Formats: sequence, structure tokens, C-alpha cells
Amino acid sequence: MSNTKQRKTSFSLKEQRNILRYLFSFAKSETKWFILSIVMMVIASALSAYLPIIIQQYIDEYLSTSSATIQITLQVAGTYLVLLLLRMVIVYVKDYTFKLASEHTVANMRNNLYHKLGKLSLDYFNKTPNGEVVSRVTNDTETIKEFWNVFLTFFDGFINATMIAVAMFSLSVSMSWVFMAFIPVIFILIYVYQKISTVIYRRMRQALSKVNARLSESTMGMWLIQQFNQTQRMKEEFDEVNQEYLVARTNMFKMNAVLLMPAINLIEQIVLVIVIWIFAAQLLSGSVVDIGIIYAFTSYSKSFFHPIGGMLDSLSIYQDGLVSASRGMALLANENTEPQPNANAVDSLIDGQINIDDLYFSYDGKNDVLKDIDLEVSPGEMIAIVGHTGSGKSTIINLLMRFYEYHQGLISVDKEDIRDHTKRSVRSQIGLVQQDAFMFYGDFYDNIRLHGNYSDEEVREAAEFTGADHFIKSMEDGYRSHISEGGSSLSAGQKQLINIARTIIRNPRILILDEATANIDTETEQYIQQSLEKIREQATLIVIAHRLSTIKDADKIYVLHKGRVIEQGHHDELIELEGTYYDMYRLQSLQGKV
Ligand SMILES: Nc1ncnc2c1ncn2[C@@H]1O[C@H](COP(=O)(O)OP(=O)(O)OP(=O)(O)O)[C@@H](O)[C@H]1O
Repeated sequence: MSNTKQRKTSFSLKEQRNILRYLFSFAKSETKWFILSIVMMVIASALSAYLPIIIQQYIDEYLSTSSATIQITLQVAGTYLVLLLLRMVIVYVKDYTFKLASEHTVANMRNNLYHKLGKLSLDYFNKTPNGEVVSRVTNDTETIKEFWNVFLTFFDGFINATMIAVAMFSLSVSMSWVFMAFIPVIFILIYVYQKISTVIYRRMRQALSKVNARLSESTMGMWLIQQFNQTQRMKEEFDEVNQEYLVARTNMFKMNAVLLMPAINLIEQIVLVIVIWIFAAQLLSGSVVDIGIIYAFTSYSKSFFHPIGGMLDSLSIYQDGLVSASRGMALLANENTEPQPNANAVDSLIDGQINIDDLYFSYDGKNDVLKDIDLEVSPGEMIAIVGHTGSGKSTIINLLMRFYEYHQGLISVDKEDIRDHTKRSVRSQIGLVQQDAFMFYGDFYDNIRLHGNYSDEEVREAAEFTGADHFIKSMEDGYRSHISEGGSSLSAGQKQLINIARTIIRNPRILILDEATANIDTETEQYIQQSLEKIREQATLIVIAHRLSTIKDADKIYVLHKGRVIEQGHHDELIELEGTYYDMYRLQSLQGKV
């Protein structure tokens, strides 16, 4: 369960800078919208700071001097209302442009991540749980979207506080210092909040990833869970991690209930009391105090500190955003990409000659799975690779298909290094049929055509060739029948027939069958064998099969044992040799399989 392992959740300033740079790199195309949003933010904040001044001036110039007339009052009220409405529109434009720009930015990011996934080596997908890969592109980018809102809150809070500070200083310098005196307190609060929230949010994230891991494990292995009566155990284990998550979330609420708005409200009220107390003291000492200024400062006490509460709240999202963004960065920087052709590689028509010389290969860089492999297939020949489970048969195919890179030995196609052929050349002319066939969401046409440029007629011919035509036609909607993703509505054998059809239709120069007929009944298999005879006339065939009856006629059979070729030759030669092949064949004869 690699997704529950401890992950980096705190970052140095330098790392934070790098992560922010990474995030901003996706926002470049949206710069104009972000700038527009910031301009709107500045205007909205200026209006917020100016509105109390209108009331203050009305009170001090007209009300306290008893010179207010209906006309003046209406004028002031009208101006106030218009500016209020203007601010509303500006805030709308600000929020809209910012959200739009951040949605586009995150969509850019999702595209980049998805694009990168297409370039990664199969090794990455073998090592990374499915749920984690999906999370990178969906959950993490959603968190990053929230993260952009943090910027909005921070900018907003900062610009707002600056504007109000300017307005306050223009009204009363001494009173403004009362507000300023509380700024260090706010910084201490932010510091304490960040310290505590980092720990609490880290626990919360860890608990959540355990919940996700349990969930994805149990949904993927549900048939096993039910078969082995593990439902109760899984329920108990899920309850446990779910409880852990609940406790972590409760701790977060407790912390926020104390440290977020209540703390800010307390500061607000203290400042308000001090402001009123200072004004009262000035009045009592006989100084003249403008009532309008008292009004302005009491209303500023709320609008100055309130957005700071919002900033505190977003600190936790900031942490989450950093974690998500750092994972995205790591994925984009992952160098474990699929094998690349040489720089001078060309598209070329392949004849079908394959040579493998002194090939060694290891998946983990330590243990060789293939050792000193030599193999040769001439155009139009059929060779077979046999051997016990785990002997390395599929690994040879993985290298031939360029799913993994090898570093010792040589694989050549038509006597040229396979890396001198483009990937498109190799993959379009070497067809591979494996035992596990994946079906895509769509109908039979879609699944056989796989976006290739083939007519319906050609699709049907390919299906007839493999015998899939019989069962497809018997379905209610024939070739237009809907296939669910993964092909759960089809039997394993039916999926294999479709898989063979989708390979055959591409008319490959080299056809590789890796246990391709393992799930197919004997009658259909014989039918396919006959069809393959036809292919032998046009293509080179490499067959991996446990059932030796299917490969008896091969031009050459390679017997693999623990990654080495230990025997090779015709069926009759290998029988005569009385070695491993002979033993395997004898055993299958006794079982009636050959
Ligand atoms: N993706 C992988 N990562 C690491 N090791 C792997 C991977 N795939 C296969 N192996 C290991 O490589 C060895 C050869 O596996 P391979 O699949 O080539 O055997 P095989 O002869 O095709 O077996 P089978 O007949 O069961 O299909 C095995 O020990 C296997 O555990």
C-alpha cells in the first residue's frame, strides 16, 4: 500500500518558491485575466476604504453642524448607494475573472499531467497504484484550484488592509497606530496557527489517504473479498481508518473554532474598545472630537481585521496546495519515460527479420531476468518460445515492443538496431496479442478499429478471420452492441478473439501471440490456428504458448529457463534431445493436452 506511506508535507522556503514557480508557469496564458482581477481587487478595496469616509464627512460637515438638508442627505445617500453598487459589480468581475483564470490554469495543468502519463514507461504504471495515478490528475489538481483561491484571499486581504490603512492615516494618524500596533499580534497568530495546523492537517491527509487506499483496494479486489469471506474483516479495517480520519477532522474543527474567527473577533473588539476609549478620553479632556471619525474607525475595525481571518483559514489550504503541487511537479519531472528511439530513427517498411544478440535485461537494475539471449527469426518464419512460468518469455516480447529499455545486447529488426526505427514504425508493424485483452467503452466496431482508418467491412472481415463474428452477430445489436469498459460483459475467450481481430486488421509484418489462445476453446483455437497458417504466408510469427500442441509446427522452438535459452530447434530435434522440452511435452502428453 504505497499510497499510505509517509509523504513530504512541509517545505523549506526555497522549495515553496520552486513550487510556486511551477504553479505560475501554468498561469502564463491567463496573465491578462489575473491582472484584470487584481486591478478590480484594488478598485474594490479602495471603494471599501472610501465608503466610510463618505458617511464620516456627512456626519462631521453636515450633521454635527446642523447644516444637513434633505437635498444634501439624498445626494450623500445616492453617492453611497451608487458606489456600493459599483463595488458589487467590480467584486463580481474580480471573482469571475480570477475563478475563470484559475480554472483554465488548472485545466492546463491537468492536460500537461495527462500528456506526461502517456510518455511514462510501463514500469511507472507497474509500480504506482491506479488510484494514485488518477489522484494526480484529478484530486491534486482540484486542491490546486483551491490553492489559487488562497492567492485571491491573500491579495484581497493585503490590498484591503493597505487601502484601509491609507484611509485611516488620512483621517487620524494617532488612531491609526492603534490598529498598526495589533499587526504583530496578527503575525504571531498566523505563526501559531500555521505551526499547529501543519501538524493537524498532515494527520488529516494521512488518514484520508489510508481511507482512499482501503477503498480502492477493496473495490478492486471485491470478488476476492467475497470469495474468501473477508467482508467483515474489511469492514472492521475500514471502520478503523475512517475513525482515524474522523478524529483528525474533529481536531481540525476544534483548532479552527478557537484560532480562526474567534481570535480575530477578539482582536477586533479589543481595538474597538481602545478606539472608543481614546476618543472618550479626548472628549473628557476637552478636545474636539469629530463623531464622523469615530464612525469611520469603528467600521474600519471590522473591515481591517476580518479579511485577515480569511487569510488564516487559507493557510491550511496553502499547505495542501503545496503538497499536491509538489506531487504534480514530481510526476512531470519523472524521467522514467518509455524507451526512446535514436535521434536518427526513421519510419521504414519492415520485412520481418528479427535478431536478438547477447541480450541481458533486468527490471530492477539488480537481478537479470534475461541472460545472454540469442534468437533469430527470418521473414515469414514462425518461431515459438516456451518455458516454465517466470522464465522470461513475456519479457523478451516487452523489449521487442519497446515497452522497456534494455542496456546490454542488441535487438535488431531487418538487421538494423530496433532503436533506429521510430516507435510508430515498430508498433504499427509488430502486432502483439496478449492473454489479457482490455476492452474500451464503445461497440465492437470501435474496439476492433481502435480509431484506425478501417471500414465496417474490414472490421467484419477481421472478426470473421478470428471467429469472433459468430458471437458478435448473435448479440441483439450485432457489431453495434455496447461493450462496457474493461469488457466485463464478455467472456475471457470472446475478448481474446476481439483482441486478435484488432491486431490482424492492422496487417502486421510481425505478429506476436503471447498466450493468445489460452482462454479459447479447442474448436475455436483450431479455427484460429488455421487462420494463422494464412498469416504465416505474409508475416513473421512469434508464439508463446504453454500448450505445446499449438507450436509443434514452428520453424524453431526456443526453450527458456530462468532467463536463458537452454534448448533450441525443431520439435522433433528437441524431442530427440530428451531435455526440458521433452519433459514438458511428455507431461502434457500424459495429461492428454498434446
Ligand atoms: N514489470 C515487472 N517488474 C519486475 N519484475 C517483473 C516484471 N514483469 C516480470 N517480472 C519478473 O521477470 C521474470 C520473468 O517474467 P515473465 O513475465 O517474462 O515470465 P514468463 O516466462 O512470461 O511467465 P509466464 O509464463 O507466467 O507468463 C519473473 O521473475 C517476473 O517476476
